[in-house]
Amino acid sequence: MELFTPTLDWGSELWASLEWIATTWAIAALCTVGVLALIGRLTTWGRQFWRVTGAYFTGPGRGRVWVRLGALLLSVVVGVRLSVLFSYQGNDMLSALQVAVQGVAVGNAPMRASGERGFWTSLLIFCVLAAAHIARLLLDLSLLQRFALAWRAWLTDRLTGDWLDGRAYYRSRFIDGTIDNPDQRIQSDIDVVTAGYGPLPNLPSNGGTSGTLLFGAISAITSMVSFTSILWNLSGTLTVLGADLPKAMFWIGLVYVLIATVVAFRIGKPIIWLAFRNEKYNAAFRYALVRLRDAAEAVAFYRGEVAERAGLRRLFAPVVANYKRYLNRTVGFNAWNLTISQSIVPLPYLLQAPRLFAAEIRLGDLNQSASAFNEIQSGLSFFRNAYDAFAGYRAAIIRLHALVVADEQARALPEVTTLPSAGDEVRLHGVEVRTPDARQLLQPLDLRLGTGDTLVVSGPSGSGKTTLLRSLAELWPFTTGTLVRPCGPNETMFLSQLPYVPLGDLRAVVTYPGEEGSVDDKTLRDTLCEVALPHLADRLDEVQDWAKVLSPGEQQRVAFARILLTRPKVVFLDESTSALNEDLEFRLYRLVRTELPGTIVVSVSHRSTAMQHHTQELELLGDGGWRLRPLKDGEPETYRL
Ligand SMILES: Nc1ncnc2c1ncn2[C@@H]1O[C@H](COP(=O)(O)OP(=O)(O)OP(=O)(O)O)[C@@H](O)[C@H]1O
Repeated sequence: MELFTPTLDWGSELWASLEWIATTWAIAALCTVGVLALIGRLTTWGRQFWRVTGAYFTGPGRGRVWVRLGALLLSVVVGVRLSVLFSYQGNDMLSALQVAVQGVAVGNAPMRASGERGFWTSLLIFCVLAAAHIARLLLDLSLLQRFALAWRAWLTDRLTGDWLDGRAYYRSRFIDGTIDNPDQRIQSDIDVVTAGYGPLPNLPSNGGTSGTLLFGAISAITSMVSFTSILWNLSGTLTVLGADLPKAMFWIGLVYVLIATVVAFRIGKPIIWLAFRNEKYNAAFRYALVRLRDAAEAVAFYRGEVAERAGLRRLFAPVVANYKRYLNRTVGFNAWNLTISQSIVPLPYLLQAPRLFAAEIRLGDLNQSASAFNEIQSGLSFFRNAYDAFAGYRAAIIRLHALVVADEQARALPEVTTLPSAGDEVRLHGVEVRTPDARQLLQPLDLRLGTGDTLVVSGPSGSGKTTLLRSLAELWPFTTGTLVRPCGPNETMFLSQLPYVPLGDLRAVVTYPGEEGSVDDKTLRDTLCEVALPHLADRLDEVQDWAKVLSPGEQQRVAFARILLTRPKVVFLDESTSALNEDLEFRLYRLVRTELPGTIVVSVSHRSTAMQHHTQELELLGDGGWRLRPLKDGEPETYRL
């Protein structure tokens, strides 16, 4: 009869564990960096990932990023060590109980006492381990979430900046292979990529490192390696049909799980594109809802509900169809994974029980075999279980990368060459404009406007007036020529027909594109009164959806208020008085002339009444032809027909 002896020397285990943690951390760090570098070079998605967010790990502030990553890796390694220690503690507890019960059964007092002592000691060890386990989990959660949040904030800033840079958000509509829903990519895909949880949005409740793809994989591998040696030591020889299979439990388990993983990968492969389409169709449906909300008034006037409903149904149908296929795949995938995980549960007992009955091992060994077996199998199955999370993750990287590429292509599109003018003048040299299908809208045009000059651009609908303004504003890529103009901040303003109304209070609306607070309230109030909006002067603090509250005519008056506040040297106006009556139009043009006498004004207008405010007319005649003439008698005309 043997007395109870613990599996580990618990008295010196702290130092042994610290040493193990330090060594394992160093090895894991080296291997992880190596593997990630290979993925970044050899796989498409790795290269895409690096292009989207590589700068976070190499740019300014990288020291902090790597320290945080190192801390997260440390947490993973400590987690694995704790579960190894738990498995030894569990072994001790059960074996101590076994010895104590055997001591009672055979009336052996020293044996009973050693078992009893072993049992209480193992419970005490459990308390220490449990406290360390809880502390680690909490720290892990907090560290990981803070890391993900900081990364998300950085990447959101980078991608919104990239999207706005060079007017890519506008010009990307002209590239080959346009992309859908950049808003969804920035708002949701960045969350997926930075949190590393797969397709779902990240929440603090998602947990710590163990659920993420990277650290989950590191944890799975480290724990498999650690428990493999335990299982190896506990495995015995199995005799099948007269042949001996040494370390049977280890080998059988390994082969079983490898086969299970290969099959799961085959079943799960389509989940990658099903997840991709799921996001895409949902985003398209959501966008249609947002458009309906934005155009609610126009739709309501038209009584367009039936058409809208049909349109929404048409967009929702692919969501349902794709989801059904996604669901069927997921059920098949889960069916396989669940069957595999359940059918393997009895295996370690089946293999080890005969050895227990033959007194080759103790009850605790049997139990530790099962738990080590379970750890290895769940480590290996991490990769197959995380397959759809990985699919969603990869889909998010693909979408973010497509956004970055689209932004770049949009910036590379041609545009009119813009040069700063020496004096306050505007000159056009050979400016030519075409439609995307190469139809000429404007044959090469040369033009000069000096301080205080005014030009009205007229012509039939569709002749290219707005497109000419788009070209001069460097928005339209199907154009050539040179524009010389004042290029300082806000020295040249372009105003579209309906001015943009930002979210926020009226102060922000009137001050736009200047920063809110850059103009004092008294000036704002006076300007509102000047542009015939005295009823708004006392509502500067009001936060409303002003685009819906202000009438088109009021919005156009706000646009004139912005001109008076910004005081540009040149202003291009596209039908900026189309919603105003002639009296108001007269008053506003007069105001601009008296307050900003030196400003060059170029207006696109259909109205004959607009002529009186301008000194020259550029008439677009269709098919690229144009006529430039002074509006004062006696001056020569220029033609290009
Ligand atoms: N994004 C686009 N893709 C293809 N064709 C376009 C695009 N934008 C404008 N066009 C075409 O270019 C031509 C000129 O359009 P533009 O809006 O400049 O005309 P306009 O003279 O301002 O008309 P209106 O007086 O009705 O406002 C039109 O035939 C229009 O269909």
